Order: sequence, then structure tokens, then C-alpha cells
Amino acid sequence: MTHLNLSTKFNERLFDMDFMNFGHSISLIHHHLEEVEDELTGWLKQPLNITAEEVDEIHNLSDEIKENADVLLVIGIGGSYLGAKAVQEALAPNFTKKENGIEVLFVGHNLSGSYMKRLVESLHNRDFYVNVISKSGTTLETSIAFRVLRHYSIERYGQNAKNRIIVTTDSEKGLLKEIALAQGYRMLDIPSNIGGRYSLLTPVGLLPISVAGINITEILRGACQAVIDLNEEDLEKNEAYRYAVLRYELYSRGYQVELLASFEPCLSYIHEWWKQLFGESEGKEKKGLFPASVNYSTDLHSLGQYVQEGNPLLFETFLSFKHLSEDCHLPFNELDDDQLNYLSHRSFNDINHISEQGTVLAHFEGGVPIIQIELERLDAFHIGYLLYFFMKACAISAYLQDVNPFDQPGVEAYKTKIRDLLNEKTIVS
Ligand SMILES: O=P(O)(O)OC[C@H]1O[C@H](O)[C@H](O)[C@@H](O)[C@@H]1O
Repeated sequence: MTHLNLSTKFNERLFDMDFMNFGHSISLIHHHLEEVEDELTGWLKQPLNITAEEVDEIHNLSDEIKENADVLLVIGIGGSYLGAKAVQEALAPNFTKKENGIEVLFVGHNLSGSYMKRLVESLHNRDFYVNVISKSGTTLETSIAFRVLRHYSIERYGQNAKNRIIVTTDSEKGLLKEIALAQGYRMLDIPSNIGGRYSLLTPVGLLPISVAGINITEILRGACQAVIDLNEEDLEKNEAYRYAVLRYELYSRGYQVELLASFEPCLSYIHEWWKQLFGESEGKEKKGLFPASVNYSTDLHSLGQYVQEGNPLLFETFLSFKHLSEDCHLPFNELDDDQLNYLSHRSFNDINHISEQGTVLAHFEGGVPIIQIELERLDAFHIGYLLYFFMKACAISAYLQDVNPFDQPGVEAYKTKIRDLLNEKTIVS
């Protein structure tokens, strides 16, 4: 049974692409990934390696939080929040009332004073837990948000505040780990050999996802399946490797932007997570596709014109799910004053699907190369599968470009500048 299908619609500029030219390089990269131990490759087998005890610990914590809080404040930025936020958006229903459940809020990923002020004000009548997540333990946004919310926790809960703070950080080192040990906060480990943007299937993602009411066992089951399926050395049988090769070939032929497109708004944070994954993994040494995204059909009415007829620097990757569990039908209207009765035998999903097909055709005819990634169902299993698929493809893709998928030296440049400016005595205007 295939859980994920990859297909393409390429125009004549690409018709002569031969996958098998990449067989040898892929094979070398495949073995390199299997064998390297000094790199941050712990995520490769993480879904298989996570123990039942670790999953139980997360379930227990999650139950405790749900029992004692109205809100879980997840403080983190980049890889320390995007994965969990992506899964929450994709799988936890929109518009549900929060009175009977807990709200999972992802905070500390900006430096806005008004955001922070309003956040604290919004907590006055609500009970909360804090889960601060940082692999390095020193990220500015996370650290200062934690300082504010730690103070506020003490104001609210006094001595008991420490029981409401959970620290997720590197298993071996870091300032946050030292703080947690000194203050007696409970800790969850991020394995040292897993970097931030590959850490979603560790407690970084699993605790917030579980509190959001999503079945983490199913997420891990999907990811485990992907570990097995996507460890196939034969390029023709490995969808992650094929996706990596396709992207590389398009890049080599002059395309500079990959536009990830989907027709379900709940996937918009999967796009955001994917952007960080590919952007930080590939964008170095003056190389790399620029990862961008669109939410259709919304963005057909803003960026659609550019995609169809603008500068031909991009290709599009459509992400879709064959079966969706919910739908809405159009009511019949006798008057037909809105002239929509021709659609009344169709559902929203039907119309959305046809709109996707029409968009693919139009953009293809406009000269845009198309990759399509389709999964069976929008559920926890397939989301786990998809996220692992992207991580595996991303690592392969970066190696094809001969860059290290696991570092982000460029991020340090602006961090240093900000730090230097903040250390200056004068206020920058
Ligand atoms: O988890 P942290 O160490 O706080 O890092 C959070 C984020 O910080 C930086 O932006 C890095 O470039 C990201 O890769 C990382 O995910």
C-alpha cells in the first residue's frame, strides 16, 4: 500500500529528465546518511527509537496539564514551535469552543511589546502551564518571553509555579538546562543529535501536540512507516529521493523558487514548517531554492496572476489529501437568485478539488513545472508520514547541492548583530 504519491506535470523544457542519472549520487548519499555519526542525524531513526516510557511520560504530563490548566503556553521559535503548530493546525478542528478543552498557544516567537502585554493580560482569569522549548537554551525571543512568563507564573502561583513549568531542552547541555536543574522544573530531553528543525518527533513537538488532543501514537506510527518505506536505496522506489532529485533538477535548470501550494487552509503551518526546514537546510554558500508557499484558492486571487504569467522563476509543488473527513454541501435555492443552482449537487470539497485540477492545468499551460504530492487521508498517521517524508527529502536534497543540511551558520550573523546592538549603552532609534 502506498501512503504517499508523487507525480509531475512537466513541459518540454524538462521532458528529457532521466532519474537514473542520479542513481549513483543518491546511493552514495543514502549510505552516507546511514553511516555518519558525527552529524545531527538522530531524527532519522527517532520514530523507531523513542521508547514506550518516553511516550507514556508525555501522555501523563499532557493529562496533568489538561486537568489543571485552561491554556498551555508553548514558548519557542523556529524549529521549537513550527512543527507542533503545523500539526495542531492541520488536525485540531477550527472554530471549536475552548470552554471544554485546553487552548495550546504558541508564544515567544516575536519581540513585539504589545503582543506580550496582551498575552499576559489575557491570562488573568485563566489557569496556565508553561512549556518552554529551546534546543540551545539561549534564543533571545524564547528567553525573554520565558522571563516574563516565569515572573507572571510566580505572581500567580507562588511556590507552586515551578510545578507548572516544563522545560524541553538539549539532553546534555545549555543554559536552560542549568536553570531547570537549579529551579527544580521538570525537564523533557531533546536528543543531542537532533537539530531544531528536525525535532518535531521528539518531546519538542509531541507534548504540545498531545495536549492539543491529537493522537501522538498515530503520528509516530505514520512516521515509523515512513522510516521504513523511505529507507529504500533504489531511487525509483523511494518517493522522498525522487522528490529531492526533481527539486535538484529543476534548480539546475534555472528555477529558483519552489512554491508549496495547498487547497486546505489548515495546512498553512505545514507550509511554514517546510519553509524553515528547506530554507535553513539548503540556503547557504549562495545556493538553494527559495521556499515559498501559497494557500489556495485564497491566494489565487492575489498571487495567481504572478504564478501564471510573471517571471518564470518558480515551480509549484501541490500538497493534497485524497480523503477528507469533513465536508459541506451547498443548499438548493428555489429562487436561484445567486445563479448557483448548477453547483447544488456538489459539495465544497468537490468544488475545491476541481478548482485544484483547474489550477494545475492552467499553471502547467502557463509553463510552470508541477510536482504533486498526494496522501491518502488527512489524519495523524499520514501527517506523521508526510513530515518525515519532507525531512528525509530535505536532507537528501541538501546533500545533492553539496551543502550541510544540519547547520545554519547564516543565522548567527544577525544574532550577533542584534546582540552587539543590544549591548550598546545608547538606545538605537
Ligand atoms: O531551539 P532554539 O535553540 O531556541 O532555536 C530556535 C531556532 O533558532 C534559530 O532561529 C535557528 O536558526 C533555528 O534553527 C532554531 O530552530
